[in-house]
Amino acid sequence: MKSIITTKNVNVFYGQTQALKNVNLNVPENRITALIGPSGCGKSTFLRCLNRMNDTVEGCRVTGEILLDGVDIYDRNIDEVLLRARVGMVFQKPNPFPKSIYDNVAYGPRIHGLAANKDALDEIVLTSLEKAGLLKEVQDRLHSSGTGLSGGQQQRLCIARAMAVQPDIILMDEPCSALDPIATAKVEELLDELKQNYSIVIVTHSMQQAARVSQKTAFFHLGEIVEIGDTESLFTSPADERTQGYITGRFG
Ligand SMILES: Nc1ncnc2c1ncn2[C@@H]1O[C@H](COP(=O)(O)OP(=O)(O)OP(=O)(O)O)[C@@H](O)[C@H]1O
Repeated sequence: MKSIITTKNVNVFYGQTQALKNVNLNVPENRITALIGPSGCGKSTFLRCLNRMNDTVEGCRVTGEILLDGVDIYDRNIDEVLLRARVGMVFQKPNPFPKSIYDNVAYGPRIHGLAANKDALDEIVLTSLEKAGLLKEVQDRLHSSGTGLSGGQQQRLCIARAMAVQPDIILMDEPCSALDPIATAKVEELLDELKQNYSIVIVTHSMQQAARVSQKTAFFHLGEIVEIGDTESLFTSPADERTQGYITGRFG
């Protein structure tokens, strides 16, 4: 299976404190990779390495190599804005801009000049909302504020916004933790469809969610990857006793 991202010996430091140690992970293309592990083990830190969001965190230093389609994303010739369009991100708390539903989705295509005219922009906005499973619910109020939607709708709006700039990869940091079970189920259904066209990396505290949605799982503990495997075997027959302890709820 082709890897879209390969990380080699990634270390991350916040000042003097090391948050990640020698993380090696291949992210498979058109699959969902789940990152699990106890609070503070470095999952979000690792996710933020993959689109250089850690560059915006003061005192944070990343070493090692992160290759996107074979190209080192920390190379100084890399344009971070383009990188973040290619590697999109959806956060824990839905964070639509205080703008209309339409403008939320049109924002990225506008700044990246992806649409030649208004019709082309309309097409991108409608297709992205459709792919995010939100179009039917919002098509008669595209010009109302995105912040007026329910939490689950807002999160799907954020997914539509990420997709509008045609990313290859979408990073999701606990995208359902602020959602109720019905909205969560909708996002999970959506993830299953999205993996046909996107490679997704998701941080989740819910082992059930990791088991339901992902094909590959990495278990982090104290800044290291303890175990990586296909999701089913990691959950049914973990090789490391720390993984076993975590998935059976003995710690975490
Ligand atoms: N901006 C920061 N400055 C200093 N230390 C940080 C910063 N962000 C994270 N850390 C530290 O790095 C370590 C890893 O944190 P991180 O948020 O990546 O863990 P996590 O596994 O995502 O946790 P959680 O599941 O609770 O979100 C923790 O010890 C945390 O305190």
